[in-house]
Amino acid sequence: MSEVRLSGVTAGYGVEAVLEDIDLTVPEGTTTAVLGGSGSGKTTLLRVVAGFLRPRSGTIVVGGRTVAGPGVSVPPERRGVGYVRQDGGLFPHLSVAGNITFGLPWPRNRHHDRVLELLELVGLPAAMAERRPDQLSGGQQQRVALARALAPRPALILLDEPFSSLDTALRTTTREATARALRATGSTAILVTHDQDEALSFADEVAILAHGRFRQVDRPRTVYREPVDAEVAAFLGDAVMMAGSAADGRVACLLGSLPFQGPVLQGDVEVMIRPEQITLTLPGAGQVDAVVHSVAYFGHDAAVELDLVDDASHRVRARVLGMDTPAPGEHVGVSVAGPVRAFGREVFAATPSPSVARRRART
Ligand SMILES: Nc1ncnc2c1ncn2[C@@H]1O[C@H](COP(=O)(O)OP(=O)(O)OP(=O)(O)O)[C@@H](O)[C@H]1O
Repeated sequence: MSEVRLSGVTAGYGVEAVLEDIDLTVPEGTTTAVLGGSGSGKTTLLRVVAGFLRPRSGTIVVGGRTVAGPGVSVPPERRGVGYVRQDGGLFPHLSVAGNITFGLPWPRNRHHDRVLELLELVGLPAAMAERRPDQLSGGQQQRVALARALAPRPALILLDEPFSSLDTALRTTTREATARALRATGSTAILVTHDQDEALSFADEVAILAHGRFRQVDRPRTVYREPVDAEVAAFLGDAVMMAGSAADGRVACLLGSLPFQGPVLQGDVEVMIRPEQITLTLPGAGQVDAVVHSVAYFGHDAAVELDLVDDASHRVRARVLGMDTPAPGEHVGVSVAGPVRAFGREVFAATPSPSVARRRART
């Protein structure tokens, strides 16, 4: 049983609390991605769980054992927690095999079979066992770091932005290899990242950390499609926001009368639409008409900025397939696919605008 449970954890440095009274449960054999802007406390969270920083209050239970709590502070090396750092942190003077077995007690550290098993698990050939870290690519180094963390069969693996220093192609393959290795070993893991695609594609659950608290913890699909507020929505990708009026499960806004998800709301609301929900048709065939202002082409898809004909002060962004891009100046019809998300005005007023939230998320 290697569930991880944090209850009422407050932690920080000096007088400042970085994490305030947070709760988080990572079910056994699953991965939770903690997503948050720079300085939001992601690494602090991992340090507290690993035992490098003592929480001021609260309890941390790993695999049924309290490792931090009132009167309890199990040292890092006895927590059964593996840690993979952003830069891998391999020992440069040791071979791959030496790195992998470094933390294993004698005589287990002599077992070459275990090294080969771990190399296979992370998708590296056995021939790499005798190489030194400087003879490996960045992605290979990260795989060795993962193998080293998995070697003692820890109750929990902590992954601190382990893919962020890799280029795009390598990041994808290393991420996939890591996900496979975690699944194959039934590991429980916490991944810290500021990359929304990584969080959504890698983890079983995504926990959004902002202002010292978890704003939402849920399955990737749910946090993306049903964010609790505009700030969380902006963390997870582009969001088109506009005012609307809700009645009987539909919301009237500049893009027509649309079904919405969320709490039962009546009256003034803020509407959130994902750009890929906005589809383009022939003029007159959609809910409203628009003129294409500009197109950013990405190959697989394109971002199209649209000025609405009925309200030129409103520019909205659509994401369309790359093979279907209109030209700037073209007249198009605009429709919205699927239910949109509506937030009560008081929720919206309490959170920054999406552009401010996005800026904060990037800084
Ligand atoms: N050793 C330290 N002493 C004092 N303050 C610290 C220390 N480490 C981190 N902080 C502060 O705690 C806050 C949270 O830092 P943390 O490293 O946990 O954020 P993060 O979300 O991991 O950021 P990033 O994505 O930039 O790595 C920041 O304001 C940071 O300046």
